[in-house]
Amino acid sequence: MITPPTPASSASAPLKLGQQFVRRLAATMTSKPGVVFVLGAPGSGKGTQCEKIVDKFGFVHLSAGDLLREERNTPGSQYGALIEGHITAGTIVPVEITCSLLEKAMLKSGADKFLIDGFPRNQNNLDGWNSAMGDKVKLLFVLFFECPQEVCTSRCLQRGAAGSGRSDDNPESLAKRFVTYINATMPIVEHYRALDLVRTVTADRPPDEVFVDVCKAFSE
Ligand SMILES: Nc1ncnc2c1ncn2[C@@H]1O[C@H](COP(=O)(O)OP(=O)(O)OP(=O)(O)O)[C@@H](O)[C@H]1O
Ligand SMILES: Nc1ccn([C@H]2C[C@H](O)[C@@H](COP(=O)(O)O)O2)c(=O)n1
Ligand SMILES: [Mg+2]
Repeated sequence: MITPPTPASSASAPLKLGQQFVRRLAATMTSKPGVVFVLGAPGSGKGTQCEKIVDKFGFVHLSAGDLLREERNTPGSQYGALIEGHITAGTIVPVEITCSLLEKAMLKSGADKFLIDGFPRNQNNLDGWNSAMGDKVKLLFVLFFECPQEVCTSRCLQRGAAGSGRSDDNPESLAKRFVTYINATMPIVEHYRALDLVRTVTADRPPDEVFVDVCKAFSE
């Protein structure tokens, strides 16, 4: 939204005001959507916290996993079988598919700030995103949920037992998802840490306590 400048008070104000307005207008017209990547182990609470962030900070939440599951369930999708194969094997779908789903969802929402949950998950995700989207958005920071594997596994198994319907909430898929997380996703977190873009939140606590620190991360 374009915000008009506040009224001027000095004698030379008309010119300054005009310049100020043009600059602000130009900035608004050229400003890029802001993106926060949300990373953490399976079951660390990314989706749970994203819902709270949406309510409090007005971001649009896009979960890469949810978008892939939706695409898999779309009748006639040419990628359905491929996506399901990766989901049950705990491996990562090629970035062209995921990035295109994310970009479509971003455009459809018309919003200007996004939580991108569960992405980028490996080097292929990172490279593909940077080349397709790097110039179109501004990465604000990476929100990283730290949580022990046993806690995460138990949460996902409970989620499965409670009827999540997710084909990967079972011990075999979870073990594979963790291998991928440690070998492929953690290097991406480290990449962003080296750029000083990571804000880490301890997630092995009740959701509302986690959210207190999430709020701090958003006000840094
Ligand atoms: N802080 C918490 N304490 C206890 N249970 C939690 C907490 N946060 C989330 N949960 C529960 O753990 C399960 C996994 O949470 P959630 O779906 O938010 O994690 P996720 O990181 O998005 O997982 P995934 O990567 O598998 O999508 C859910 O059943 C959720 O209700
Ligand atoms: N960037 C991504 C995100 C997700 N997937 C696939 C593989 C994951 O195990 C699965 C579930 O994701 P989650 O809902 O746990 O975030 O979806 C992927 O291939 N690439
Ligand atoms: Mg999730």
